[in-house]
Amino acid sequence: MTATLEQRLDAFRRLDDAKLTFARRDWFPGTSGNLSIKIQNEPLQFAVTASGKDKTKLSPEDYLVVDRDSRPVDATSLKPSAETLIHAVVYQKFPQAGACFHVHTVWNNLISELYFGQRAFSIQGQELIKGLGIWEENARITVPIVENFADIPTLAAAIEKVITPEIPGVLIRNHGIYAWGGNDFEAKRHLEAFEFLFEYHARWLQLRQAVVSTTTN
Ligand SMILES: CSCCC(=O)C(=O)COP(=O)(O)O
Ligand SMILES: [Zn+2]
Repeated sequence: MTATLEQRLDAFRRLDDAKLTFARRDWFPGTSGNLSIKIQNEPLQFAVTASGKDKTKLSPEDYLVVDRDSRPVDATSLKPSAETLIHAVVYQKFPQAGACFHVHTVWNNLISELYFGQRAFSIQGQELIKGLGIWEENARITVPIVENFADIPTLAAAIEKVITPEIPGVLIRNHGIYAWGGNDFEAKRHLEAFEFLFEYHARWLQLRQAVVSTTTN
């Protein structure tokens, strides 16, 4: 069975909302980033941003529907995001995932580089961890970080290996983050929580260094 027109239009409308919200935060510099919303599991079909578009704008040619192999379901001149395979990996590994969002920000790039040596970024005791759906006392989270392989099948395979149901996101070194959730509302909440935690941590390191410098000089 293939997605109905109504399902497609609903997914496209939701993608418009997410895209404009993230664009207002400058989360799509230089046409970077890609977004998807799942339409159905069996067979897998999801709406995804077309490749290379200016994601701060809306146009009638922003999205297309693809299958599990990242192939367009309909005849179209649009090219799916170059990173569509990563969305497909997320949906295939986690059939409960309903949306997957990817953005490049300075904060997620800094954290991905700073902690690449450990292949993970950990943080504990931050209220925004609850934004990831983790409510335990003094929770600690660990976000995996993978190398930024230029070959997308290699990158997707590396991501497939490290992602877990506990943490709805993965960092790619000096590239960006993929975050997902049961639907677009949840994926957005997760992405925002991750970005807050990355920015908080990077700023905290800077501030601590500044305080140490002034008290030792
Ligand atoms: C100009 S950013 C390089 C490609 C990238 O990382 C990205 O997120 C956007 O690629 P797409 O094909 O989805 O436009
Ligand atoms: Zn990217």
